[in-house]
Amino acid sequence: MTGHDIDGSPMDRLHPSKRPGHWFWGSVRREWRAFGQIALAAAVINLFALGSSLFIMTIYDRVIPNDAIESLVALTLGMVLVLVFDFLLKMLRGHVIDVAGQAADERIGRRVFGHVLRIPLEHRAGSSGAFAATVREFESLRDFLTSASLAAFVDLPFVALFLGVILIVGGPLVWVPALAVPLVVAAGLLVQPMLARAAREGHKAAQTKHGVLVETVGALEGVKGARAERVMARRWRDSVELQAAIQSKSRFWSQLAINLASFVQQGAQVAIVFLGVFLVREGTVSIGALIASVILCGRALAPLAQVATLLTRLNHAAQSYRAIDRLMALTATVEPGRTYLTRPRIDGRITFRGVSFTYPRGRQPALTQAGFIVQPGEKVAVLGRIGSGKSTIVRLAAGLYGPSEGTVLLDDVDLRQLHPDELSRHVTAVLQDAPLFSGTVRDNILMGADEPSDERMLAAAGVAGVHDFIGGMTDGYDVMLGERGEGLSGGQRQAIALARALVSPARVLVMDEPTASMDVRSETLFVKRLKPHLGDRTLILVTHRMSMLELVDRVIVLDHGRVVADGPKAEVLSALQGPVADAPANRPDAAPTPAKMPKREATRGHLD
Ligand SMILES: Nc1ncnc2c1ncn2[C@@H]1O[C@H](COP(=O)(O)OP(=O)(O)OP(=O)(O)O)[C@@H](O)[C@H]1O
Repeated sequence: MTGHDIDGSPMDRLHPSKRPGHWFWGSVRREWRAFGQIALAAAVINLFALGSSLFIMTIYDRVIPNDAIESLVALTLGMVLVLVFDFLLKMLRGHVIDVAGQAADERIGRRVFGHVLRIPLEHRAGSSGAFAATVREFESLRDFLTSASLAAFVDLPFVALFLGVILIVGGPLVWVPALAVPLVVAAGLLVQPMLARAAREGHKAAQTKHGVLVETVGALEGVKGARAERVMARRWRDSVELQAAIQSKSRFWSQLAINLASFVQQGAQVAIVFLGVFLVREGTVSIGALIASVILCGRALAPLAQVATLLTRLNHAAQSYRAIDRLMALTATVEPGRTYLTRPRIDGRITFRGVSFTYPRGRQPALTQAGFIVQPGEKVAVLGRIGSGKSTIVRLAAGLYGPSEGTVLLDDVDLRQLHPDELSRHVTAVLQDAPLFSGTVRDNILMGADEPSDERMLAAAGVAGVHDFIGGMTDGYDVMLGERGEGLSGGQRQAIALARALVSPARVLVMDEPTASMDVRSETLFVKRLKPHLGDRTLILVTHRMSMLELVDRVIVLDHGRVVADGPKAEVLSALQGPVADAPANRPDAAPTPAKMPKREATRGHLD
């Protein structure tokens, strides 16, 4: 089956995806023609620069002494031609750099973003803001690749050419730039360790700052509600101050190198004039040769003076490169070159076999040796106190995380052997706080649908109760929502998230407290409508609501990540009746949860 990968490129889901090459060097290599053209242009521009200094030398040495006006006109015309070519070439070079930059930008950006979407959740470390800041680093890499200062690298080999020409026309004058070159290079290199450290620290500080910004802006209402403005403002101020201090340190060292280079460059020109006067008096060099040498000395040292700036930017770019490379090195959920199993049809059996799971930053296991089989078409509720591991069951059954120990199977296939796209066609999950996205209600409902149609949307919206509040609106399903579904109530948002899941014809439906934000009436209606819609699909339902148990025939109870009861609904519920007091506070409709359940009450379909 052929589809489109998440980065938009066509791919074959079921056959090994081809290895796309290195995310950065692969893209740079693809632009080798452009980089070759840029280098060629730089070479010719340097040769033109040589021409202008030789022109001046000829004027002083040949034209003025001989009053050769015709030669002057001819030489000037030639020079004008050179200048026009120089101008055109520089414009062309700028254009090529721009086009190559855009292409690399587009390719690298797409690769990085596509990879971010494929990173297993357990590998995502740090705050969302810091993570986003790392992803954005590719922009500074692009800026470096396409910066004019990169052209200064190409100019470096021409330093030798300019020195050679000074040697030919100015003889001993070449000593001045020959001594100045190592001085300028040394100034640039000496500050590098300090600049590298500043780049490292600056990168970390920028991540922290971005983290605070994203966390605050993402939950502005919550920040205000919790009166956390002062705390967030202090965190922001601290991170801004830290970054500013690091930037100022970095600026100091790079300015030092730049000013030193400029000092040596100007000193060299003064020295060459000073020395030149004696050589002219001796008759060793002509005035024209002296002037040409002064110009060439400036030209030879100019790219070197840029080395300090260039190395500073190189440090930042290297830092960005390393950060993204670390990100790209994280194993993606879809591994290139791997063959996935294909199951066009499934029965819908979910098996947890000795599953233990600890979150990457979890202090203790969220699940310990959890085992059960949910048969095709079976409807099962998962109950338990808060933090007992119910949502973790949902996340593992949907393949969002892989178990630390044991296996989760769909029919008889380990979920990890199925391509994530294939898995999501068979298993649909409604997560707790399932988010909506900016766009229309229609976009949100049909977001993941393989074959989107109004008919399917309306059917799902009817069951989820979306139609009850959207059907009467003028814009209806085209009403625009803000980020995270802004513009709707919590219950309405939840209904849309439910409709999104119900659009899918997946055989297995896993739901995590799907009615938590609904009122009793909406919930009752939902249960009534969902029951016939489910048909022979498998259902795993996490709930705290008693009325939702209407949908299921079997109940699994979790406590501290362990399955402590598993059996027919009536049996398990009656066993739980004693400790109802432990159910979430003040909820008359709350489903019972265990206070103490020392042993498994029933063992239907359980695996240990
Ligand atoms: N992203 C996470 N990182 C680290 N630990 C987590 C994470 N999510 C959950 N946990 C921990 O895993 C355990 C099980 O959490 P889980 O969300 O599965 O509980 P739950 O039974 O669904 O709770 P609730 O009824 O409150 O939704 C808890 O101890 C929780 O602290």
